[in-house]
Amino acid sequence: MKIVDRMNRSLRDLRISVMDRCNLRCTYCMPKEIFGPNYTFLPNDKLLTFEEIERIVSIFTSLGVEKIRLTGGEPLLRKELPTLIQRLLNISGVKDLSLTTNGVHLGMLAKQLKESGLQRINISLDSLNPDIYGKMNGKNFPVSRVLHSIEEAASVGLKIKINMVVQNGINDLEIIPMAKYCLDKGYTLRFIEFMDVGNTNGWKFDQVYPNKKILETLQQLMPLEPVEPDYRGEVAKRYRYKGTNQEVGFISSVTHAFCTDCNRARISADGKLFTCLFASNGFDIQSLLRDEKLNDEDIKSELYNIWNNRTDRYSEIRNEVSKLSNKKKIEMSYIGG
Ligand SMILES: Nc1nc2c(ncn2[C@@H]2O[C@H](COP(=O)(O)OP(=O)(O)OP(=O)(O)O)[C@@H](O)[C@H]2O)c(=O)[nH]1
Ligand SMILES: C[S@@+](CC[C@H](N)C(=O)[O-])C[C@H]1O[C@@H](n2cnc3c(N)ncnc32)[C@H](O)[C@@H]1O
Ligand code: SF4
Ligand code: SF4
Repeated sequence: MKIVDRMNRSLRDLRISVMDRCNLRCTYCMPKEIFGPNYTFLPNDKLLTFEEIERIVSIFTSLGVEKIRLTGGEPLLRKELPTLIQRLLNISGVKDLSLTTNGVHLGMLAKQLKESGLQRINISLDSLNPDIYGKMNGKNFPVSRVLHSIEEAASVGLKIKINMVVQNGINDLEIIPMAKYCLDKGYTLRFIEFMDVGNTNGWKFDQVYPNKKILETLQQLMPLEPVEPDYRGEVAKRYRYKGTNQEVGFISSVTHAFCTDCNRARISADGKLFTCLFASNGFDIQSLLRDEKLNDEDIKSELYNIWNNRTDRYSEIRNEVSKLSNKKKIEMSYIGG
């Protein structure tokens, strides 16, 4: 069954946050001044159980979802994650399952993840330079540990994409070194524009490094040609280095909004459903799951109505809404990006 929202966008992707905690403190996501020792994270009994996640995925696939992404906080902090992956891959209707991670614990988990059936993984890496990495991602772990993890993941056969958030004046000089590194290793690199997600990262437009500029710079390094999207709603605009199979992608949610094709629903670690990354309120699905009077069909019909009434298009109307609204947005670490 396929469903569409009020703007004729079908529901295709489901992003599930399995944990709101993280072992890094990236300044653009969880600034340490806010996410310090006194910050209250979800208690364990509020986290969706594996059974609940499995049930959600199975209901969502009956509404047309094909692609699942596990995220966080840091998803690799969730105990037994490979078991969850194995269970989700057994659900018919799940055509693609991936994971977005900061890579810190990936070195020790890569083999288990691959054995669970995972084929590909997206790793966030903003710089190869230890000082810049420390400045952007905090000093809890050195960048060398993430680089080692990436090697490990590649060696067990996981297909790798690297996500780099670029901030003007902070890591823009890392664009070329990162492009060369990924080209050399055979990883797909995606550039993400710094976004005004959450309430704590002090976002200003002049800190955004426009992807168009990066594309122009890379074209000088090596000619690129556009790649046709695999499906409507792909977030990254993809290019290929001419004469190779090597791709590079651009996620330009600030300078080139892609809401018109947005087919993603998001579930937080405590089971709230959000229909936009910039939403203020979610729908409490966990309560529905924990209500013994409700069966899967009842929950499916709730989800149907939520998606059917959806009108979100924040990135397209950012300038109007961000000035008018004083509502708090959800935090990126809670919803998972
Ligand atoms: N504004 C906005 N940004 C998004 C959306 N979806 C993804 N992004 C951004 O793109 C980043 C990268 O997404 P990933 O977690 O790698 O997932 P993906 O791009 O769907 O991954 P692939 O399936 O590998 O293409 C996210 O962390 C967000 O910063 C969206 O719907 N809206
Ligand atoms: C919230 S993290 C969760 C998964 C995992 N901890 C990680 O970093 O990959 C998911 C993605 O969101 C991106 N992200 C976080 N804050 C962002 C911001 N303000 N602008 C753009 N991307 C952001 C991160 O770079 C990361 O690729
Ligand atoms: S971007 Fe990922 S790694 Fe960085 S603080 Fe946010 S959740 Fe943690
Ligand atoms: S801003 Fe909201 S509606 Fe637009 S693409 Fe992102 S998640 Fe989708």
